[in-house]
Amino acid sequence: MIEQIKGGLVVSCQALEHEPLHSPQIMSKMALAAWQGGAVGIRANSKTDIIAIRNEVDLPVIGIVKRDYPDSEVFITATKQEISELLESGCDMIAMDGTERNRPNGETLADLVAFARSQKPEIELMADISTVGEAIMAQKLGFDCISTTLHGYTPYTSESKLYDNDFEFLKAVLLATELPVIAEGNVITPELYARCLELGAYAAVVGGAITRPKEITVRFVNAAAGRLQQL
Ligand SMILES: CC(=O)N[C@H](C=O)[C@@H](O)[C@H](O)[C@H](O)COP(=O)(O)O
Repeated sequence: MIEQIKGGLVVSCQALEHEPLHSPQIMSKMALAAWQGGAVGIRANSKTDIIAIRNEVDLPVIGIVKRDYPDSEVFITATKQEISELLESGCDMIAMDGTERNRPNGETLADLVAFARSQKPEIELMADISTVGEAIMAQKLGFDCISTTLHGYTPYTSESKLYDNDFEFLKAVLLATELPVIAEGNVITPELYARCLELGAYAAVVGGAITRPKEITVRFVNAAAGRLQQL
């Protein structure tokens, strides 16, 4: 899969239960629109959505399962249970939280990598990281690629956005690892997307700016109210 997405746009088609578009059918149509528009891959949440999307489009799918646990902040493919669901979904790559935070049930990131590989050796694995140190750790653990998904979303990076200072963080991750680095998180304009690729990102994942119309609406409303800085 990783070669199929090189230099291209991966569209994240996700709507959680509290979001207006929550529905496998709607997500599959979002994926169809993305495919028709030239996307080279889809990122999706949950076995049900992934199955619906795979029935609709002939594109590689990066799968995640978002689930909250009481004993951990980690919510993207947090345990072996979510990995098992993704293996059943038929996705081509599994993305999981690659941060240094403790996981539910005392499982470690190394345990999850070993489990996924033992179940399906050919499955590709993406580490969703938030710091350069986590990118280096992911490389040591044998991940196939790194995504900047969680930069700005861990307590220790919450002051930052991916696009800050002309993608300073992305540049640092690119320097620190030999793995393909996917730019993801707040890539909200075509210009920002093009800049990620220009800087050397292997591919970029765009979600809300394409598939979350509520977020897009808020941006327009804020712009009219002179609050353009609230991206
Ligand atoms: C932090 C987190 O939970 N990120 C999630 C990861 O799958 C998704 O909610 C994002 O939509 C995705 O990363 C794409 O990012 P953006 O929607 O900003 O283009």
